[in-house]
Amino acid sequence: MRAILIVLDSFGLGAARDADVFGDVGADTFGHILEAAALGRADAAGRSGPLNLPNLRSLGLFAAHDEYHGKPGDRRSYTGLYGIAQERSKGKDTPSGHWEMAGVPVMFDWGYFPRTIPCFPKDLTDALIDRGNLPGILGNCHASGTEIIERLGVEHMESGKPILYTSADSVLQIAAHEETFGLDRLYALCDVSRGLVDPLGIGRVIARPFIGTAGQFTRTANRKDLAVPPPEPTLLDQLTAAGRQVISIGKIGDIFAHQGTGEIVKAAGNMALTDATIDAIARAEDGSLVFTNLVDFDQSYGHRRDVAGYARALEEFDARLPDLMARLKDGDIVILSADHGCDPTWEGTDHTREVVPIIAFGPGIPGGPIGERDSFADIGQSITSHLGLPPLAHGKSFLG
Ligand SMILES: O=P(O)(O)O[C@H]1O[C@H](CO)[C@@H](O)[C@H]1O
Ligand SMILES: [Mn+2]
Ligand SMILES: [Mn+2]
Repeated sequence: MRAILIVLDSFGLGAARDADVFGDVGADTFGHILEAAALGRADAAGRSGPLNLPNLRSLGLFAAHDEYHGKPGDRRSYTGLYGIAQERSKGKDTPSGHWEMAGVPVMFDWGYFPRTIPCFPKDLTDALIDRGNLPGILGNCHASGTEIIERLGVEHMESGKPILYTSADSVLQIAAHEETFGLDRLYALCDVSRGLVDPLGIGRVIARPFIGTAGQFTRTANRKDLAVPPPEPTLLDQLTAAGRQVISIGKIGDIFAHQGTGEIVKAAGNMALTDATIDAIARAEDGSLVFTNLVDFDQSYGHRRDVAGYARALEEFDARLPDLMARLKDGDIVILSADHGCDPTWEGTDHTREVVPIIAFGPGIPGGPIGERDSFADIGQSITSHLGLPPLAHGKSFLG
């Protein structure tokens, strides 16, 4: 009996009930991709036409979306448990979403940088320039990470000044060229920054290394997130304390500040991360958790507002589900969910406040609706109940 939790990063199923607070009323990551694809507006190399997700459809993904939007489901029965969850945490960021599903909703306010230029306090940038021995900094504004390296990459290479930027999330991001600035130097600078932004309540410092030359800069897989630790023990801490095996795949280790994250497996790209997940299922011990984050949905398609790329990534993931299912043993449960939305048709490049899918399946788990859940914490609570652990402080299990 094992639990496998896979986060399709940013795969929201529609505006949350409190989306007005975020200016996100009407956002719908899945719905807008579906619509665009049906209209032939999500064609790209490797895909065309309506979204083809046969496995996710059978599990109940489309029904979960339909029911939240007041439409009848498309079939009479589904092979998975399916529903949606609202977020209790105040932010629509990655750590909030993941910590909440691991039983710790984030009820405090993160620090954010204002939408001004400069966006960072002078004390902070002065300290960083001094401690990092830098000739200065570039950026100092809200930006999309790919656009800002396009705009400032050459100046960065010539001047040696790193590019600092932020977003609607509680983040300080630092982009620098792996070869001219150096990866280790970028990581060291992020370590210094982590200490400097702690008093400001900033959730993450993110290293954003890139390579290439003018007009051809690309970010590498050496991204590194330095997150503050969760404010209370999570599902992962509980599993670790109980001597259970935890296998964390992709960004999970970083997102939980390596608290209770067990064995860390890194891989670049959704397909390599899915391979790593399937391998982990093959070897995971009884009573363990395999916890995967598929970051491309968010990083490569959601933030980039690339509808066709997002559609293709969903189809690629769907096609791997039979492989994954073939590795399951009696008593296993797989839960597919997301941490927030990032509607690729929405204005700007930030996340969108959305409900997330909860799709659960496994040999011996009967399909059916689990309705609208009022916290992502129901995921963590269902896992404790499934694995026979004491309940977490938050969440209600959706398992009978
Ligand atoms: O535009 P890029 O650099 O991808 O940044 C995005 O990634 C950050 C972390 O997930 C978010 O805060 C968002 O701004
Ligand atoms: Mn995310
Ligand atoms: Mn993101």
